[in-house]
Amino acid sequence: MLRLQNVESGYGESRVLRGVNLEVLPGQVTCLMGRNGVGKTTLMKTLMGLLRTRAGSVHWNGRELASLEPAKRAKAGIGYVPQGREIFPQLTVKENLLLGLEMSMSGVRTFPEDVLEMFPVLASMYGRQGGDLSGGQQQQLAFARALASRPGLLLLDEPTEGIQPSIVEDIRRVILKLKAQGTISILLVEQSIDFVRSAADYIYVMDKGVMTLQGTPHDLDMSQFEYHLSV
Ligand SMILES: Nc1ncnc2c1ncn2[C@@H]1O[C@H](COP(=O)(O)OP(=O)(O)OP(=O)(O)O)[C@@H](O)[C@H]1O
Repeated sequence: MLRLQNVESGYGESRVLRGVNLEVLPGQVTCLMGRNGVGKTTLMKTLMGLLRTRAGSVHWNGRELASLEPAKRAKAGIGYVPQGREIFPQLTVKENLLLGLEMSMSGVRTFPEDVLEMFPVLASMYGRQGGDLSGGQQQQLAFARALASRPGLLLLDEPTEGIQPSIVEDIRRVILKLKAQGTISILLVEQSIDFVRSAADYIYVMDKGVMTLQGTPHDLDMSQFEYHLSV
């Protein structure tokens, strides 16, 4: 399980996260929502160690991660799909996927079939350059690459942003499949209330660097969301 307690982080002089508390339970999909600029990506980067944890603790399966560098967090089983995909456009789909295995704890060096089966479009474009794929296909590539390392915790930063509806549906299906398998915990930043309601076990809403609302989809009603997410 992941547990953040009173986490603070930011850029230079500016403090963005102001005492964040959050838990991600094993096998669950936990969604993080909030208006633009409230600190969701900052939280993901802090979790991954790309930004320093200035105060507080980040516990993952009983281990304190707050001072670990990003590569060690990946080895500890944390996978990250950043906003904007960040695949390698000059490398083929296959090469991009194999890079995910570099992070693998298992020592496996052939790409796992079950991950490829979740993204049939990638199997059909195996030899193509990453840069030739559509935005939605690149998103699936980044997702598959992260899954290849067999993470225990997957951080997904707005995987459906700017993606065509059919691929949003594909991504939703993969998340629901992973949830049904129950072997991975997911922290998902997502703006669509419908998407979150269909996928989340637990929801946090953030504002100005702190959590302002939290609960199961069952606990929270639409008017609360609208109040906290409206501009
Ligand atoms: N590299 C940076 N240097 C300085 N300030 C930054 C940097 N990146 C983000 N910020 C600031 O930190 C705050 C939080 O940004 P962050 O990207 O975490 O928000 P977000 O909730 O993910 O927003 P969005 O939904 O637009 O992605 C914002 O005020 C933003 O301007």
